[in-house]
Amino acid sequence: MDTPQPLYSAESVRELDRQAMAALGIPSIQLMKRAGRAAFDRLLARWPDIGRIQVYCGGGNNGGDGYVIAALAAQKNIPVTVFACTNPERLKGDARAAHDYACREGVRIVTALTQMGSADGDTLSVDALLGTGFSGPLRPPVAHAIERIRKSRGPVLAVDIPSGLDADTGSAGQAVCADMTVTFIGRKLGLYCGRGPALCGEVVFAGLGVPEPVYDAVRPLVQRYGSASIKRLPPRPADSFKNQFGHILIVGGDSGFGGAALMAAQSSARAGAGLVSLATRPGHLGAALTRCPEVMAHPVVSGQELEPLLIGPDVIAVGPGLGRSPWSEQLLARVGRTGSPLVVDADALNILAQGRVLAGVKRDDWVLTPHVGEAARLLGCDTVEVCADLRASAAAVQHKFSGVVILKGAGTLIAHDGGVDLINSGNPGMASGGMGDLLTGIVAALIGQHLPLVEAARLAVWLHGEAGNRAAADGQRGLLATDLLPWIRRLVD
Ligand SMILES: NC(=O)C1=CN([C@@H]2O[C@H](COP(=O)(O)OP(=O)(O)OC[C@H]3O[C@@H](n4cnc5c(N)ncnc54)[C@H](O)[C@@H]3O)[C@@H](O)[C@H]2O)[C@H](O)CC1
Ligand SMILES: [K+]
Repeated sequence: MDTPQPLYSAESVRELDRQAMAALGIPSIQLMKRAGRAAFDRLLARWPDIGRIQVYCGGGNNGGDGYVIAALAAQKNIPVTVFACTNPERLKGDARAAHDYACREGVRIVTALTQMGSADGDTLSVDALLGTGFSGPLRPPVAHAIERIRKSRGPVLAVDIPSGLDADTGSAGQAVCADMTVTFIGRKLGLYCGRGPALCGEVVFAGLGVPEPVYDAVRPLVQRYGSASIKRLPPRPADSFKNQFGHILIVGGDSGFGGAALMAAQSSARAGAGLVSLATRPGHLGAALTRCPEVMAHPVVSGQELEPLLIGPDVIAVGPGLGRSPWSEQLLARVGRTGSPLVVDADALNILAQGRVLAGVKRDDWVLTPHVGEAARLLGCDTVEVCADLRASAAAVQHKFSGVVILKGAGTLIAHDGGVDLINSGNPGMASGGMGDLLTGIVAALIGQHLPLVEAARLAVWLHGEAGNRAAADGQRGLLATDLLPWIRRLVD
């Protein structure tokens, strides 16, 4: 993925479908047959010895893809049964044509789930219930079919998108959980954010031969970045000296949370910062010096004591373990008055959300790094609303506070003046305390090494997730934030 991948809304993909058919000069049934063929070929490649296939077909063109898959399986003499959610007599257009094609190939089609037989380990379930036409609460019998697929003991292939997953937002209630999703023509944003990564399994893209110029005509929602498309730091010249690589100040670590600020400082150092200072509660100094003598730790009891420390640094990261005490608010208020680029995280975001400190401030030179809960507080809504449309929520925070916003999650969104980017990185083992502190330190260090804020955010998110993946090579559970530090150093070059 050496260039960013465009991610689309369902409506945009339908527009791509329309433009593709015009460009290719083919009828839609041909595009549907290409889709069915693409999915079937990936099915055979992944499960070459599958014993039986059960296809669950909805009443639209997603179901039509399913009928094509069933016909192709029958041609290969693979035992296949189709559950038709909609009475085939009521099918229209391409879906009806695909159904008739399956009938001609001798496919057994039933209209009651009880006729499907058991779904044991060597039975592949194909989810062709709902695609980009899904909307509103799930209605029976589709809901019942989804439940049955979820209970099957064999592998699951989702056609275009797992049924029940919202293509535009990645939100989902009850939904199919697939081992593989074969998606057509345009990658949908919902596959890569919110519940998408957990529900899709391996996402395989099939372009169906759509000519490249077709994609120029439709605007994507988001650009998805991978390691090859993210700008890296330049090599260091032989005559380098530390001041060239940024002096980072980490402000945080209220009583009981000293480790958070120290981990942010350590990750800044490991991400290549030239100098790292730490302003924290006096009680944390001994541990900081013992743990990381390279970090210049300073005791601060009040905003006044912090003031002189704000002069030298090139970048200030405020928030790790900051807490929400008067001490915390004093420090944030002082940091907010400096002219240095800022990284604002954790409780600094929560204080910002309360509106007493830095009320109404918008800055182009800060990076906010909320998780879903902090984003909800910043927007004055609840997390359900944020998760209902993560992209829109990230953009809303950026619109309210300006700068760059990193909305952390399984698919992390980066909102900036130029739009919204998405990076899939990391693993469930990273759902543990301190991981966010590391990211804050990395972002600060990369800004300190002269990357523009958006590029620093992209590289930091990727680096953080990849370090987590490497550190989790021998298991995800029990992964500790500090396990990532050596990997941050190895990967930052
Ligand atoms: N040329 C093309 O457009 C191609 C499309 N492909 C496939 O087609 C689907 C999109 O098909 P569409 O008919 O627009 O919608 P769906 O089949 O996804 O769904 C409509 C179907 O589902 C029912 N439905 C909708 N919401 C619900 C709900 N909440 N509960 C129950 N049932 C619901 C609705 O009543 C209809 O019956 C796309 O995803 C591709 O798979 C080809 O792959 C490429 C060419
Ligand atoms: K589907």
